[in-house]
Amino acid sequence: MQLGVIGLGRMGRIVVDRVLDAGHEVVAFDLSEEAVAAAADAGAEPADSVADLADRLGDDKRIWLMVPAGDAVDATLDDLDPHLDGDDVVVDGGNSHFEKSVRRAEACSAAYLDCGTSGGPAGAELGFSLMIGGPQWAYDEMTPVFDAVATGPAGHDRMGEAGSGHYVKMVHNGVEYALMQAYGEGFELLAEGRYDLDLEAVARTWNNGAVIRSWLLELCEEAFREEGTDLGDVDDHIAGGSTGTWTVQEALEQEVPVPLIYQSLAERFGSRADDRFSRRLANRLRYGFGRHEVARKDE
Ligand SMILES: NC(=O)C1=CN([C@@H]2O[C@H](COP(=O)(O)OP(=O)(O)OC[C@H]3O[C@@H](n4cnc5c(N)ncnc54)[C@H](OP(=O)(O)O)[C@@H]3O)[C@@H](O)[C@H]2O)C=CC1
Ligand SMILES: O=C(CO)[C@H](O)[C@H](O)COP(=O)(O)O
Repeated sequence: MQLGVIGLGRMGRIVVDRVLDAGHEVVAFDLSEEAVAAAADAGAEPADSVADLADRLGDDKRIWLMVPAGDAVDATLDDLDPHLDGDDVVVDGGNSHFEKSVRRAEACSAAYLDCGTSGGPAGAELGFSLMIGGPQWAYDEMTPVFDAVATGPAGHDRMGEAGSGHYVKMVHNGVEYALMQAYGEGFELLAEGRYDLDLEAVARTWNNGAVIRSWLLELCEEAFREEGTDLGDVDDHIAGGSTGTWTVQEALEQEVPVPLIYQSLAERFGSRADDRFSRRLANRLRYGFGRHEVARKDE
């Protein structure tokens, strides 16, 4: 099969390499000329624009977008659409909001697959987990590519109609937030608690047979090994948050309680301010109702 890949960053480049390794052909485009040149070195055919990529693909185009979610997806689709027809297939492998994917699927001249991608840059060797929404025929048509990009045939599946792939990935990310929070709280108690523990040794022991073993726990072990058991100079500021916010918004709309996911999202937002107004007010209110001493900033 011949696949066009647009967006050759951390994730798109892995798509290129795994599809080439599986014996398919790749035509590659990115705004970055260096990224295109590097993909060409790896064996892809370089394109110098979205239109050029479309021309090089001929009929029955198969195209994978791996650009940042949001405006870049719409800009790419605007450039692509004049070159597409109903026999073509476009996959959006990024973290797009599922409702945008539904709208894009309706507007796109090609069959549109929304594909949640999990595994991160480590997927270069292992392959990804792919959660796909959209027409069955397009999913079947793209199966050789999904087999190559995923861990194998068991690493991808069609979740359902348009939007369902990105919906499942959104919830996946909510679970990811809550799991990180749970590991974080457990290790914080161990770090602050009554025994002098080597947290890397704890994580390694848990990773070997414990009920709570997981890839995230392996990454905890790696973090303690590389940064030190006190995490060295790693800051307590957590970036990101959009997919977790969407998960909580959807849970509110569906009236499904997700307190753990919400709490981990709130913890993330809270990490961005070191001078919390709510804590300062609580400090002052204790004086108001109990004449408790107010801690002042210059003390
Ligand atoms: N990193 C991760 O662990 C995961 C990421 N994702 C999702 O995958 C998608 C890609 O992420 P990632 O690879 O990490 O991002 P990167 O920023 O590493 O790569 C994105 C690439 O797309 C290029 N690009 C941006 N706009 C356009 C455009 N209009 N046309 C062509 N190329 C463009 C960028 O070029 P330039 O740098 O020059 O702007 C960059 O090379 C995102 O939606 C992300 O949320 C999903 C799962 C895991
Ligand atoms: O999808 C992912 C992992 O599964 C990406 O790494 C994503 O960026 C994580 O979300 P956030 O940026 O909110 O931490």
